[in-house]
Amino acid sequence: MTTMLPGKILIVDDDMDVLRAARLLLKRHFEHVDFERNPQKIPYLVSNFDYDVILLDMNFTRDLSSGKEGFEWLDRILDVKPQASVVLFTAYGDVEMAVRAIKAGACDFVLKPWENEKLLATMQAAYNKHRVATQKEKPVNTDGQLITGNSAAMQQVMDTVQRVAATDANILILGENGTGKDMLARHIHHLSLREKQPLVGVDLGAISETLFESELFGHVKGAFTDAREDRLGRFEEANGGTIFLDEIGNISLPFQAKLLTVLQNRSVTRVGSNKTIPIDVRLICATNRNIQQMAGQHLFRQDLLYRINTIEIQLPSLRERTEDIIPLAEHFLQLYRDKYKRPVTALHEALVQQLQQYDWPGNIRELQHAIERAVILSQGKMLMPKDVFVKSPSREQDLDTGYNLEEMERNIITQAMKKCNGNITEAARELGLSRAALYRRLEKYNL
Ligand SMILES: Nc1ncnc2c1ncn2[C@@H]1O[C@H](COP(=O)(O)OP(=O)(O)OP(=O)(O)O)[C@@H](O)[C@H]1O
Repeated sequence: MTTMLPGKILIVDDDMDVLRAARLLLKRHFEHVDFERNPQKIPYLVSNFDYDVILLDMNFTRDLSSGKEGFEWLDRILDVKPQASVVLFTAYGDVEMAVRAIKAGACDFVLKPWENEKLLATMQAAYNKHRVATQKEKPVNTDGQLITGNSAAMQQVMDTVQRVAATDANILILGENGTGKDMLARHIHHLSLREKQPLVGVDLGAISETLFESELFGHVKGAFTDAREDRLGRFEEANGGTIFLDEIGNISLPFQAKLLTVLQNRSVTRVGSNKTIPIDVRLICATNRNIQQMAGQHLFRQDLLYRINTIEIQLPSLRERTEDIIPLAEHFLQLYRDKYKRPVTALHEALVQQLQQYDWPGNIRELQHAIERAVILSQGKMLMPKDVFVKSPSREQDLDTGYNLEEMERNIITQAMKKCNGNITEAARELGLSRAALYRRLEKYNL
């Protein structure tokens, strides 16, 4: 029986056959194995994903046999992550090069064509070395790590992100509830040149109309009854950094006009004041609504849409990226196993199938909560289908209520509220919605 290590491996090689073969082997022994053909992506990958071991080719196309490129990339990796465990991979290796590689900071060296046992033993040793070296620094809770997976849809999203993150372009992120819009906005901010400046998130769906202006643009003392002192608005708080306006599709037309004025003038005026304050913010917006359609129906201002969607990123639903379900589930398994100190280390094959067949209407949030609950309830080393509660995998059953989507949504929310005895936090978790999103629906359906 093989032991599965909870490690994260990156293989970088420009030969697709090598990548496939090495991944196939390593996937049987490490929980997460990524691969990349283009070495230019190394700095991005290494700074954003916490790899235990990087298996790096020494010769990319530019220079076929000296290993020079491998040494250059090794230096780049160690610049970004001095603790990284790098194993070098080459078809032209010799003892002298191996010694130089280790002197330059590599962990070890493997010759191509490789012997599976040797490659595996080297990778396991490198993994152990890295874990020991980083144990003290590693936080137990690695929440917040963005898992991209290997689906074409998500790769496309990440390619766009990589191209636009460092520009100041306004970005509109579209996607269903729980697809990771908020998380992606944070990721973009961290990759941007404003990273050291504030990132201010505002859930526009959760702000009442009366507080909208004061919350966003601030107010001065005495502007209204409760304004006992001057207050900075969210735009001013974000000055120099990024403002993330979530649920942008939920604001009324008059507030859309106010927001447009601020974006056009690049300045805000606090409520009760007539002094304009210049602001310099990068704008990221998100919505789960069909905003183009809303603009067509005059529910959303076309001129505001042009302002906010310089770059539009559509996040795929989880059912459109089924190949990412298991990497995400494994990530959450590891996260909650560490957090709750459970012995569980792997997903049972039958559970893998169940997770892949389910529709995930609440997307990643629903998957995350399903795995969290299951890890808490699990008893052995394997997470079993019985540990994971998902609603019926069959779509047909859901259609018994008829084809009216709103009616279906109303029924599901009513059931969840009943099941959770009216507890909003619990019901929102069950439904894979944020609390604010559930509140809006309760209001909409008068529940
Ligand atoms: N790529 C990802 N990797 C790991 N975790 C993720 C990823 N995307 C989302 N999550 C997790 O899923 C949950 C939902 O993500 P997030 O809040 O970003 O979604 P959202 O699309 O903004 O949701 P909503 O529309 O309901 O506000 C969060 O707990 C987040 O940590």
